[in-house]
Amino acid sequence: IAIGIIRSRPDTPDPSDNGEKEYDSELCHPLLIAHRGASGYVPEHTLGAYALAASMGSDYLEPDVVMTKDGHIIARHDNELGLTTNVEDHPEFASRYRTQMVDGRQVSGWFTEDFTLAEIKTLRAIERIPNIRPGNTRMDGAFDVPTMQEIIDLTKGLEISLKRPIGIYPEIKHATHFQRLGLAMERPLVDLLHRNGYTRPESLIYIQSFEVSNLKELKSMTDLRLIQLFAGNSALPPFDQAVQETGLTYAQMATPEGLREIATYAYAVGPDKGYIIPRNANQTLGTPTSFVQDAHAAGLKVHPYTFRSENVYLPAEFRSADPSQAALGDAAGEYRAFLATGIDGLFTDHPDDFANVRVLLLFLIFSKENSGVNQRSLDDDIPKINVQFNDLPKADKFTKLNIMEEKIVDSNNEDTKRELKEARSRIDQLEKKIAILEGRVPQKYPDVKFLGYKERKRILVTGGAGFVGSHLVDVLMTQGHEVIVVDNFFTGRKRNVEHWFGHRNFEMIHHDIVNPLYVEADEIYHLASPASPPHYMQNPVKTIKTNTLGTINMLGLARRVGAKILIASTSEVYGDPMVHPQPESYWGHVNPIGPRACYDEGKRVAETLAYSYAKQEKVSVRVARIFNTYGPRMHVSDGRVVSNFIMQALQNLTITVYGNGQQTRSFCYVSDLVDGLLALMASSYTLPVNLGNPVENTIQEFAMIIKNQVPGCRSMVAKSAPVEDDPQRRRPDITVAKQHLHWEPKVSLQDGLQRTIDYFKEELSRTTFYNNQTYMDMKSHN
Ligand SMILES: O=C(O)[C@H]1O[C@H](OP(=O)(O)OP(=O)(O)OC[C@H]2O[C@@H](n3ccc(=O)[nH]c3=O)[C@H](O)[C@@H]2O)[C@H](O)[C@@H](O)[C@@H]1O
Repeated sequence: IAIGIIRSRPDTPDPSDNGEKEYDSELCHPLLIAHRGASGYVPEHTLGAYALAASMGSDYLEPDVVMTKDGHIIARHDNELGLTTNVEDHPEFASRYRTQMVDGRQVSGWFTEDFTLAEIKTLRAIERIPNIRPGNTRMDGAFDVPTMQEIIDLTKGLEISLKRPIGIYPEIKHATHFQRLGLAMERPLVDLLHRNGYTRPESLIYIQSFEVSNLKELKSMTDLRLIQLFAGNSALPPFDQAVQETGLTYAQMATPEGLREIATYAYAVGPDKGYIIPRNANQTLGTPTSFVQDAHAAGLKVHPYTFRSENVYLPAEFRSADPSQAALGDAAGEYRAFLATGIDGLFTDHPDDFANVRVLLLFLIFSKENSGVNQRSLDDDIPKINVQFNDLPKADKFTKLNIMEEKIVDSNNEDTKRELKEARSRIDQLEKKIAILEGRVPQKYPDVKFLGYKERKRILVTGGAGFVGSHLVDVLMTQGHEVIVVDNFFTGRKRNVEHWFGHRNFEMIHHDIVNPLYVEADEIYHLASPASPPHYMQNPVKTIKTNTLGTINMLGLARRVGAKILIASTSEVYGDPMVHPQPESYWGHVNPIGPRACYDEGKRVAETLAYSYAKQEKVSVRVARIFNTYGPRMHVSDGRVVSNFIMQALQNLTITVYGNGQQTRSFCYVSDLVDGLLALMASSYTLPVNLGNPVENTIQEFAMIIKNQVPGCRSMVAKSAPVEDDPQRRRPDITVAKQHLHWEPKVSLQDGLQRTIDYFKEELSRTTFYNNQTYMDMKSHN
């Protein structure tokens, strides 16, 4: 194992350079490449993640790069923005949601190529894997999406403040995809790097790609070093090769002959770890292959990806006893196994863990050199040092280092003392950072009852991150059930359920139910659909698809797994009603081609589907016709009357009554509705049931009630244009619910409104960023 020492970068090129020198000689070896930054601790591909990675001792910072519509290079793991930004919270971008093929895969979401840089700069980065890294979600919204230029500027600044060289390791993502769009990234990236002074092979830059043709093309554009990546599935062809139908696969590229061919254009290879040490069927590490030797024989450096310290990613023998996927395991054990294969560097999400292992090895070498022990016994000692390292709780590892350091410093020369002092100060910084980061990890979940496996159900909630869904999820979780939330985040938000992230009974799936879903469940609450008129009217086709195709998918799932399913229908199936109050037996009065039809008729079809599946396929269905509901977690820009009026009243803005204000509604507090849904699912009553509060007010009265309940409110109440097809009267007849479910609402309008007003007050006091957005949204409704 070659371990190098940190040295300063030579100011002038070495005149004895014969063209075959070792690059990266000013860095510590094997190289520590911070995968997407210190992404184990901070949302990936943010300046925060890169800065932390550098201060943890990384040699290279790794941004994945994609293109914006207007040709700017930005850092994102994919061109899809929904997974790692809050784009779903931006209603102004809702219409850009689409489905397309990317590298041969169907992907739904928002794509960088549809956004200008200025638009992307209005988004905030969020954690990509919140269930594994719940602590990172506390930093959701703290950083924006950085450009490649900003990353270069940050790196150059960090080189000065940390007084050591730091490299950048960009990966060109979806090369062919962007080339086809006329947004090829190769030339602009090279130009950008050259402009910033990175021009020579020894510049601390590697350009990576999973594709082949673009690397060959890059070879003729630049002297910068290139690295060929290998996909985890070696049977696959690189995407450009698939398009060109050359038949070349990663497996062929990994043979000695394939590697020799790669050496004609690349300096290094970046294989998935499995090419070097494949895993056995039981997920333990298997026998190392000859990949590293073959690559070295071809003259290539080897930098495998991706090392992560959480149990879920580690080989089985290095997982900790804690059964949670997110628990940190024995990362040092895995590093040791790979270092022993002779790799030249590696990509990690947890740079501190690898830096610590590397520093320990360095100390060991110093101490062995001092006592004149040979290399062989050094190798024998490496397992020992890992045991020492891993037996200690994280904080104590540094105490251990200090003791070792003092021992060695006594017996070493001035240079070594200085280097050790530098290492010590880096470790001190690291300790402080870890303490801060550990403080961010939520320590406690809400109390959850323990249920035996016979009583415990596995319950799927579609739309579970939405306003009503998330309250239902809270109750099901506290009752002790296993809950799977499925949401496409069109109107739902991760924030509504983040307090459950990482809980062993909780699972979150980002999925659009318009596409089939294969999970196991005992019960399904099917709530997924936008419910606010401005939201469902914004994309009527999508609303109809969600309520028809989405409902078919969920009924099909219920049939396949034998689950009971509750369909969330609506008072809107009665349209603008001719019967008042509305009993379930009333067939309704709906305009099939009006602006509300996508929702009203969508829900009517959903009910028809439910009873068709019940009749033909014997699916056990429940149908709740939900009347106007309100409460905390409604989005500030939801657009429905309760959130609009309260937000207006809290900000002393004009309260906008649509039409003459004589139309009526009956408002039900969300906890009452959730009780009704649970009672309906548990009952044997299979026909539709109205769930709502029968206390009815005109909208004009309602405006005054809210104005009077917000202390010091100086808002005016003003009438504006009526809404097309607005139902004029609505009040549920809840005789059926009372008789069959023994349910009726308990929370008075005054109490419910007070809790909701308190919630919106809190929302308004959140960050400036949020307030601005709210303010603008509210204005656009006025
Ligand atoms: O809250 C709900 O649960 C229901 O909301 C909507 O139905 P709607 O009653 O039209 O909801 P709102 O947009 O909240 O409107 C209620 C009344 O207030 C009026 N309004 C709304 C917003 C506003 O700023 N000013 C205003 O006067 C509307 O014109 C309407 O007459 C949905 O269509 C239903 O599916 C859903 O069940």
